Amino acid sequence: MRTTLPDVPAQVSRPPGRFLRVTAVRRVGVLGARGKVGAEVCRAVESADDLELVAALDVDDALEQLSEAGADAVVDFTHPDAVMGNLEFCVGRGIHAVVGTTGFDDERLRTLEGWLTDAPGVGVLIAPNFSIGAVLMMRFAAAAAPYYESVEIIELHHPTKADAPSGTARRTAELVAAARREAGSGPVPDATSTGLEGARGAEVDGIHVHSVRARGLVAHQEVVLGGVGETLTIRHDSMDRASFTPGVLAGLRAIGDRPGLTVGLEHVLGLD
Ligand SMILES: NC(=O)C1=CN([C@@H]2O[C@H](COP(=O)(O)OP(=O)(O)OC[C@H]3O[C@@H](n4cnc5c(N)ncnc54)[C@H](OP(=O)(O)O)[C@@H]3O)[C@@H](O)[C@H]2O)C=CC1
Ligand SMILES: O=C(O)C1=N[C@H](C(=O)O)C[C@H](O)C1
Repeated sequence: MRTTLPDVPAQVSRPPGRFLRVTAVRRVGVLGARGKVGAEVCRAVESADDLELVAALDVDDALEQLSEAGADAVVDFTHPDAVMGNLEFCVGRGIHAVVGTTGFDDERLRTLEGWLTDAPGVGVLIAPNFSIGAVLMMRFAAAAAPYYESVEIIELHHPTKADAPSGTARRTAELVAAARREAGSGPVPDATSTGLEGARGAEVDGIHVHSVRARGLVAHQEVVLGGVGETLTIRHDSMDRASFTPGVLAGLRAIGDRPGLTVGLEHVLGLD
């Protein structure tokens, strides 16, 4: 399948050497290859004319297979408990990484930046959501945030999801909170003084986030903004995990030219 997202030309061949810059990613390894998203990514890489799937690894497979297969880059859709070990291995061996796995906080990002400092030329892209609609939803929410007194986030996912709230909801809350701070907005109004624990959801940067888990759902999010006499709801739905693959392929095509750490697909799509 060809992506409609911007392609980065693949034109420079790989020089020898551990940390010499690879400007064109061709040989791709997938971690979490038997998972729901990983399997979809394997299919997308195999269908792309300019990419080659050289390793499809899952839990208990040796990461050394990535080096043996000569992977230029990996795609990681595994588990928050596994992703840091995977990245330490890849960065240490000069393998770029495009990461969808969630669970990144400031401490993890700082650790990763430390590893990347010792591996100049290696690029890691972490995106809480690889679907174009979700990236736009986050951007629209941040743009709307200064105009509304209230804002809350409701994320809805399949019941096999390990983390709550979702990485996308966390990131949206951070972006919305930053936009409100910049605009000089005060805290969101909330008179709740009594209630059951959890009834008002989790708080991320002062923004309430509610997590729904139900069979039949894939990945969905609403940002509800409220002002005097009106509300604005921005909603995104991923009905199929194929929605993530064009963004992953765009990340693979860009990562060779983005040494260091990039957080967010918007930077690859030129939406920053
Ligand atoms: N950024 C984005 O756009 C998106 C991000 N995600 C995130 O991606 C991650 C995976 O999601 P999803 O595909 O739904 O989850 P799945 O559980 O379906 O897939 C994860 C796969 O990774 C395997 N795995 C676990 N540990 C390792 C390891 N150390 N090395 C290799 N493989 C491993 C699992 O094996 P086993 O089942 O045996 O443990 C499983 O096959 C989650 O963090 C999710 O939030 C999901 C969708 C989109
Ligand atoms: O686990 C999932 O399914 C998803 N995880 C990501 C997240 O936590 O935001 C992206 C998307 O919501 C699907």
